[in-house]
Amino acid sequence: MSATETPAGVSAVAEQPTISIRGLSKSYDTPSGRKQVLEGIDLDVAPGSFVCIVGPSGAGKTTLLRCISGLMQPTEGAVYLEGELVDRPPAKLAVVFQDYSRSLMPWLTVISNTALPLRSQGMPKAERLERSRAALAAVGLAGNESRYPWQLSGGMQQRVAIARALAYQPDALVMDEPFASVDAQTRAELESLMLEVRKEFNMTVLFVTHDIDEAVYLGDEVAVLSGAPTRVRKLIRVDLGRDRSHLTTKSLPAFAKLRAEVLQLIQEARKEPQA
Ligand SMILES: Nc1ncnc2c1ncn2[C@@H]1O[C@H](COP(=O)(O)OP(=O)(O)OP(=O)(O)O)[C@@H](O)[C@H]1O
Repeated sequence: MSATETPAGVSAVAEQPTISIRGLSKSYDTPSGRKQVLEGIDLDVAPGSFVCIVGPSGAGKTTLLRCISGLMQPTEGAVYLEGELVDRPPAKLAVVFQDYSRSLMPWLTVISNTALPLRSQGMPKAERLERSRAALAAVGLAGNESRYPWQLSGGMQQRVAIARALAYQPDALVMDEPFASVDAQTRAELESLMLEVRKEFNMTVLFVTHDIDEAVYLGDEVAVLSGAPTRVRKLIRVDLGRDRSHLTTKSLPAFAKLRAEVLQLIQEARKEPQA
């Protein structure tokens, strides 16, 4: 198995990308002047692909995700979802955040939390319950429908957040360090779950993580960010196939090689002079 690379954040894909980021720059006005955080980011996420973003701490990953999900406007450049300009949170994009405890409504049962976005869409009750039950079963939570989030472990709560996104059937799923606050064993389980549901639902996923192993294990491509002002330093193709498992995939020499490459790029980025 060999890893091939593309020099910028743009894949050599003929079809229209699900998410397309073009020349995206973002600066903040601070008391000490204008602070340039992102500079000329180009990145494509092809339909059905899983792209992970890694970068040094404070590189601007959260800022980038806010721009992608329409929660913030870039200073320059644009984001397109299936060819349409993102200038507000798009209905066909779902976001799963790190902090599951704040993303679930404690007064709603698991199934009501899962069905909430469908309810807001005006979907008939029978259909939204059916979709939500199927999504909960896909994340291994069948039988937990009438429990409340506070009765579940952290890992189970994050599964509910994933089920809610699956039930919604978005065109793209954006995940912001979703497994950062669960223990290592649960994290490994959730990573495997993501690979399963991604296959089953043919999801297009953009996944931000601090964890290099996680990025290489999950991604079809890993976009490595530079230090601030942040650009896509390199987009690395991960040719490890779609059937992956923690034991076998992480033992492959190709995995170790990719991991070392990403680590080296991040270490170099940390040493770059900061703006
Ligand atoms: N509203 C804001 N006003 C001014 N500066 C901001 C604002 N939001 C973020 N920043 C600055 O922009 C830079 C990037 O922040 P951001 O949170 O996007 O990075 P990150 O890569 O997600 O960070 P981390 O690795 O800690 O998760 C930081 O230096 C931060 O202080």
